Amino acid sequence: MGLAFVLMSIEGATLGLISWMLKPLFDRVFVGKDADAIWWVGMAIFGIFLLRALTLIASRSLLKQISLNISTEMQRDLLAHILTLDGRFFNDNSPGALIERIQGDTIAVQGVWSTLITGATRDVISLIGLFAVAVAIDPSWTVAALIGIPLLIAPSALIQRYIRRKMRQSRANASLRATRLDEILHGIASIRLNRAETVQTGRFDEIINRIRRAEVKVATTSVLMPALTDIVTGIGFVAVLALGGSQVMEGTRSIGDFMSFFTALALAFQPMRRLGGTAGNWQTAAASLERIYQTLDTRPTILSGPRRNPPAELSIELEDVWLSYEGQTVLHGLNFRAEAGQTTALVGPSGAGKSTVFNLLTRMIDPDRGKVLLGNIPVSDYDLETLRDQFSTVSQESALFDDSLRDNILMGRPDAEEPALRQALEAAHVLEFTEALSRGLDSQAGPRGSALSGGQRQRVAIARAVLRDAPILLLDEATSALDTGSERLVQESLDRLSKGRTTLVIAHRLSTIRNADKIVVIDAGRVVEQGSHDQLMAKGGAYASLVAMQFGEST
Ligand SMILES: Nc1ncnc2c1ncn2[C@@H]1O[C@H](COP(=O)(O)OP(=O)(O)OP(=O)(O)O)[C@@H](O)[C@H]1O
Repeated sequence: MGLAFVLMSIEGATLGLISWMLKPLFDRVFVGKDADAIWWVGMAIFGIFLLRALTLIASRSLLKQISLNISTEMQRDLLAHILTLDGRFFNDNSPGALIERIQGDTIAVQGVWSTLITGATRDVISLIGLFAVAVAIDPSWTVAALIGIPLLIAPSALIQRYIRRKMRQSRANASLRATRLDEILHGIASIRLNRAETVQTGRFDEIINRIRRAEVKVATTSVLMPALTDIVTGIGFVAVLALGGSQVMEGTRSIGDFMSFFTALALAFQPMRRLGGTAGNWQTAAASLERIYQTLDTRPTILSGPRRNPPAELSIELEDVWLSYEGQTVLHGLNFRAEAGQTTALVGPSGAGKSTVFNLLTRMIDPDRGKVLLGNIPVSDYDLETLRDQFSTVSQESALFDDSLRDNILMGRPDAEEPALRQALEAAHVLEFTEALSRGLDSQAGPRGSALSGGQRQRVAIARAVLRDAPILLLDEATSALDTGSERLVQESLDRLSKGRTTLVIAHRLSTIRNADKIVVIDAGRVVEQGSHDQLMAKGGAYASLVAMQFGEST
């Protein structure tokens, strides 16, 4: 930046030098008829242009690099920061809006940044140089030239405020546009099957039209500043002509003085005009910068605790845990204990709060009230990485990435050796379908795992969890997408894996959990009963009726 600044200062100063050279050109060559002066004045002017060209090349390439480095770093820092934020942040900020922030806003800043720095710095230096030349020739002419400047102040403030407001609207709508696109493009099949194409394009159209209207207003308003600069410059020209013209005619000032001054004024015209436009550009960048800083200023509330060594016995316990989402209470004083090394099943109707328990354990979210204990120690006491290292999780959404199947599985433990990988593949019965693929385990999973069937995705996710080999196993409907035959095989592997590990299982198909050491029945955020399968069946309560219902279904 320092070097670029020096180079641009030199480039900017050359304009002043050129106008300065017009004085000897007129007074010595044209009026004084000094033939030798043609050469040295000519060579000096050429030298100044050459210097301008060289500094232009060096400073522009340097500044482009700087602005690209800045936007690259901003993008990386934003993503890294967003990855530290809480589950609740992602409730308020959709993936589309965050994509727009990381891409659109940083690129808006970068685009303006380069014009701002390259343009504004050079133009300010040019103006200082030209102003110095003008003052050196005649301070009173300079005052006359600047007579219209106060007219710019009030409109400039109003225009900038207006542009900032419109750009804020436009950027907010750009986020909505990205969100909408994200939803539409991920839901193409649903849109087609429900014949919702027209509705969806209509909703999209409404947003892009709002953006178009805001940006047209910004563009129209942005040119007001250069236009006002034109008027002010015109006033200056007339004032100088009136004052200086008469002095030259009286013979108190030379033609060279006047030409030099007038050239300085003419050369100042373009930089002033551009600087007028820069104010609007700055507001455009500021609207995006505001959003970027708002994100960077959002602090995670789920913070690491000090503890890095978990105890050997990892029991799980929830004590009077309350949790609400946007004022809606989801857990109403949940209480249960899952003994270390045993399998505990959570059952209950949809929306009862079972998956929420997993999110509390792994601290994707913190409770409003109550204690979540791991090995009798509050989860908030653990270092976050240590805590999350204790879990192998298969969740309802098996997030796969557009990498090879191998990389997707190794994500659980990147340093795993081949035998461990093979064991995981066998346990999850992944080889059954990868063997049929031409590139086997090196086949791509497709964006969000779209190249695989639901059941195949689930098996990859199970292999990932098995390979991770963490002390606690969290299985949320882990085998729900598998056919009955595969489910039985994978279930056997999972049963083997859970031996001696603290395991929490969520399953709607009750046959898969009947051997659990303990079954906890949750309904509407409360534990309604708990015990072994036999105990609960004997009790004839909620669990028994759930079983009866499923049994009825299956017969
Ligand atoms: N991110 C969220 N924002 C708002 N509400 C949420 C969010 N996540 C879950 N909920 C609400 O919390 C309640 C419990 O959800 P949870 O996913 O824990 O249910 P579940 O018992 O696992 O259901 P299922 O068996 O259908 O998976 C639901 O009523 C749901 O609407």
